[in-house]
Amino acid sequence: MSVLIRNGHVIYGEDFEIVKADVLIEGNRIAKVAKGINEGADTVIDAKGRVVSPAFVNLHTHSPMGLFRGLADDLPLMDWLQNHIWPREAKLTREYTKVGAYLGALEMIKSGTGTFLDMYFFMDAVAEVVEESGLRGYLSYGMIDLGDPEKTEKELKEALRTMEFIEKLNSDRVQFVFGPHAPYTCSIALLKEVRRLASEHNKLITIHVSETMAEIGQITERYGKSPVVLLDDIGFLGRDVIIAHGVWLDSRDIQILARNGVTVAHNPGSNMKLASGVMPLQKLLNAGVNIGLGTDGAASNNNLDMLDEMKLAALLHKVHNLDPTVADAETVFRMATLNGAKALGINAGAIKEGYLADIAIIDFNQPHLRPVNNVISHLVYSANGNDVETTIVNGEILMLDGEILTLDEEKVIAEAERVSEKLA
Ligand SMILES: CSC[C@H]1O[C@@H](n2cnc3c(O)ncnc32)[C@H](O)[C@@H]1O
Ligand SMILES: [Zn+2]
Repeated sequence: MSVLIRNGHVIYGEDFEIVKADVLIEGNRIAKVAKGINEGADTVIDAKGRVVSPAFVNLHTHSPMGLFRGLADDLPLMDWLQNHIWPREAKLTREYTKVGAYLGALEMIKSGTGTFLDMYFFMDAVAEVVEESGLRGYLSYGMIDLGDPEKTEKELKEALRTMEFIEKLNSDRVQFVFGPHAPYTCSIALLKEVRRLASEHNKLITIHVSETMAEIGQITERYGKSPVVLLDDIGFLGRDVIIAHGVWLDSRDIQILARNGVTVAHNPGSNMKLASGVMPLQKLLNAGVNIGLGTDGAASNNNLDMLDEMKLAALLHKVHNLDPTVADAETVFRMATLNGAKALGINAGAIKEGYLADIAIIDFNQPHLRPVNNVISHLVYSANGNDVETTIVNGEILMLDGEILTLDEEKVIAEAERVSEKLA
C-alpha cells in the first residue's frame, strides 16, 4: 500500500520546519518528503490548504471512560473516584467496556490522535478495538490491590493474562504495558513484582503518581516519604516508566525523575477540572525530564482532543507563572508528538523519511486558521479536533476527508447511548 499526500504545508522533521511539499508513504513508513513527487501511489490525497502534521500521541488516558462523560463533574479527585466513578465502574462488563473503547477510538481518530497509552479494565476487549480501529495502542490493565495479598495475586494474574492475549494478537500496533494504578492503591509487594515482571518481559510501566495534595498526605503518613522517593527507594523507577500527572513534586522528586529517565505524562485538562494543581512544567523541563501530553479519561476532561489539550497546557503554565513565554507553542506541540513517541520507544511523532506513517491532515481552509502566519501557533492556540480531516496510522487511512473508514461511526455512537442507559 502507498499513499501520496500532495501540496500540503508539511511540519517536517524533529525541528518542525514548515515546508510546502508532498509526502509519500510506502507500507507503514514515510518514504519521501519532497516537492513534486512523481511516483504513482494507490491513494492520492490533495492537501492544498491543509497542514500535514504528525498524528498526536495521547500519553495518558482511560479510553472507555467516555461512557461516564458528564456524570460526575465539579468534584475533587478522591470524591470523584470513590463516590462516583468506582461505583459505576463496578457495573462494567467486558461488553460495556468494549463499547466505551469503541467510542474512545472514534473520538481519537476524529481528532487526529494516532497513538495512545491506556489504563483500564477488560483490556483484552480494548485490544480488539485497537486492532479493528487501526490505532496504535499501548494498553495496561489497571491493577489495584489495596494491600490485600489475595488481590495482589489476582491482579498480577489478570495483567499477565492480558499480556498473553495481546502478544497472541501479534500486532505491531497493539502493545502491552504494566499498569499499577497508583502508590495509594497498590501495595509495595505489587509494585516490586511489577518492576520485576516489566524488566523480565521488556515492557513499559505506567502509573498515576503525585496527582493531588491528598495523595501526598496519604503516602507521607503511610511511608514517611513522598510517592516519588518511595518508588525510587524500592527500585521501581527507570527509563521504561511513564508517570501520569506528577503535579505535586518537590525539587528532590524532580531530580529523582531526571536521574532515572522517567517520563511524565502531563494532563492539564484533568488537573484543572479536578482542581488537582499545576504540574511544575518549567522545573521539570529545566531538569531534562521528558514530558508528554495526555487527556486523562473523558470523565475528567471531558474529551480526548489533543488539540484542545495543547492549548490548555500552554495557557495554564503561562497564567500560573505570570509569564507568557512559558510553554510556548513549539514546546507544547513537541510534548503532544515527539516526546510521547520517545517515551513509548517508537519512531513516530515527526514527518520525516523512515518515521512511522502516523499523520493527521488538518483543514486550514477556515477563517479561524487564516492567514497561515504560523502553523504551529495555529495548531496550539486556534485549532481543535474538529479541524482534523484525515488520520493515517501505520500507513493505513483511518479517516479520509472526515469519513471514518475502519469503524461504523453511527453504530459506535448508538451502542454508547444504549450502554450508558444500562449503566445509569
Ligand atoms: C484501574 S483502571 C484505571 C483507574 O483509574 C481511574 N482514574 C481515572 N482518572 C484518574 C485519575 O486522574 N487519577 C487516578 N485514577 C484515575 C479510573 O477510573 C480507573 O478506576
Ligand atoms: Zn488517569
